[in-house]
Formats: sequence, C-alpha cells, structure tokens
Amino acid sequence: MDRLIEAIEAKQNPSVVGLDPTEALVPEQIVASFAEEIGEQVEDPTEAPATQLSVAFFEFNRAIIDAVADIVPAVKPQIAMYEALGPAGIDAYAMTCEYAKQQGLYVLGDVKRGDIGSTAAAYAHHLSGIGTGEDAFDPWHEDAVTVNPYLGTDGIAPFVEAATSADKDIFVLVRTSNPSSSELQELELASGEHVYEHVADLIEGWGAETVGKSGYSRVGAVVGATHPEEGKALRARMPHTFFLVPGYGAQGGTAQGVAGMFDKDGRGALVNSSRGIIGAWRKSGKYDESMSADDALDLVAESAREAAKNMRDDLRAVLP
Ligand SMILES: O=C(O)c1cc(=O)[nH]c(=O)n1[C@@H]1O[C@H](COP(=O)(O)O)[C@@H](O)[C@H]1O
Repeated sequence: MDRLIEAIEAKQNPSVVGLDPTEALVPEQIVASFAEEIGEQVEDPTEAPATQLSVAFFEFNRAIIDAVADIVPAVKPQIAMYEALGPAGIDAYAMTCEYAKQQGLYVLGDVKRGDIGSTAAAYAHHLSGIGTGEDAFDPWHEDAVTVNPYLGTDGIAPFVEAATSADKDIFVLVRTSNPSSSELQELELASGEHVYEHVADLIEGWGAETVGKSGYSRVGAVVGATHPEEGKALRARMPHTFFLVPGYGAQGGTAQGVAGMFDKDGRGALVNSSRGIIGAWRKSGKYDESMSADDALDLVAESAREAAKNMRDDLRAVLP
C-alpha cells in the first residue's frame, strides 16, 4: 500500500478513476470508426461487433488515461465490462491495465474474485503473474485486485501471499455501496456485532504481517461511499487497513460523506468514481451526434479531466 500512498501524495489527490466502459458510455462514432478495420481482421463476421466494441473501449480508455494521468494516482478498470465482450474484451482489459501502468498509474483491477484455497491460488496469478526469473510474465499488469471474503481465510491467504511476494495489494469487500448490501452485511451475530464488522476484524488480522512504512497493510478494505457513518466507525476499527471507497458521484456518495473514512492526517482512503468521470461528456452539453470520432474522443477526454479535477478539489476541500 506504500506505493499507492506515495502516488496519492505526489498528486495530492486521493481519488481513482474507474474505467467501466459500456456501449452507452462510448460515443457511437468512436465505435463506428473501427468498423472497416475490424471487418477486415475477423474471420467470423459474428465476432465483429464484440471486437469492434473492445477496440473502441481501449481507445476510449486511452484517451481518458492520457487526460487524467497527471491528476490522479490510480485507475480501476472493472473487468465485468470487458468480460461481457468475450476474449476481445479481456484483451482490451489487459491492454488498458498495461497502458495505465506505462503512464505511471497504480492499476487496481476490479475483479472481485473469491473461491476455495486451490482456486484462489489460481486467481492470485492476477498479482503474481506466471513463470519465474527470465520466464516471468505478467499478463494483467495490475498493482492490486478486489477480493470477495465470503469463503473466509483460505480464500484470501493465496492473494495475501501473492501480493506480498509481488509487492502488490488486495482490497477485500467489507461494506459495499449497493442498496441490498445490508441483507447480509448488516446481519447481527451472537456477539452483537454485525457481519461486516466481523469481516473488518478479519481483514485487520489478514493484513497484520504486511504493514508497511505508511502504517497500512497490503490488505485493504472496500467501504462504500454510501455508508458515511459506518465508514467512519470502520476507520476507527481498522487502523492498519487502507480503504477503497466506491459509490461517489453516480451512486450518491459525496466528499462530505467520505471525509470520515480518512485518518487524522487525511490519508487512508482512495475514493472511486467511474461513470461520473468517464461519462462526464454526456453532461457537457457539447456532444453532437454529427461530430467526428476524433472530436468525440477529445470531448470525452476534456470532460473526464474536468470531472476528475472537480472531484479532486471536492475531496481536498474536506481533508485536513
Ligand atoms: O469493489 C468495488 O469497486 C465496488 C464495491 C462497492 O461496494 N460498490 C461499487 O460500486 N464498486 C465498484 O465501483 C464502481 C462504481 O462505479 P460508479 O457507480 O459508476 O462510480 C463499479 O466498478 C463497481 O463495481
């Protein structure tokens, strides 16, 4: 987590841009501009739409990354958006991670994995890559991944091990931002605490051996921006755990609401916005269906930069 914290301090910005492209979030002329090129490349014409959209996702992401790389410390590509398109989408995901890393950004792969120990060990290759020494190969280019704790310690341990040996991190779901998160997470245990509080305590334990010079461990927690009070209490309960805080913007989370999730020095949390940044072009009032693909990409980039700056300034305003 020390690397992430250094990156946040260098940019004086505890926010991350979520790269969650969908067909609706990419201006249609950008997608259309790849029709001819893709039509010539694919053998099976039924593959063309998914391949075309995947290429468009990558170009869209690249424009956004170029526009925000000097402002934000990190990006969080959400793999679901890419997996939806099959193998071409997965390529676009990995290429996005690689490009972001080349631009000096910390890449948080939102893959939300979790399984029995032997399978978790395979998923943990997201962090450790494959091969060793001269044959080492990292197909994913992620600095961290999100993990689901439902399977308990043996579903987490392989990720902690891989993170430790590769100098990377994980973020484990604790109190998620979605409306029905309370169905399980708020259940009360015999001890009187809630399930999510018990998960919080487990996370402090899972990370205990990996606390870095920043005072935070490699095992972070995901705490939704839509739960300001619980987030504040979790901050006190989890002194060595860095928070990923999604749910800002599109889901209603605000800078005031997340302020309590930072520590007394204004560190300890990274706030995510995806649609609020990458879809900002739709609210710019400048989009026109007849504009060229290049102009649309410029608008996407310029609007994302503006939205990322506004988010940074909003967060700075509530931090010490
Ligand atoms: O792990 C996450 O990042 C996550 C956890 C959570 O509790 N809520 C949540 O929204 N997310 C992710 O954060 C992103 C939020 O996107 P926006 O609502 O568009 O900003 C999506 O990629 C979600 O999958």
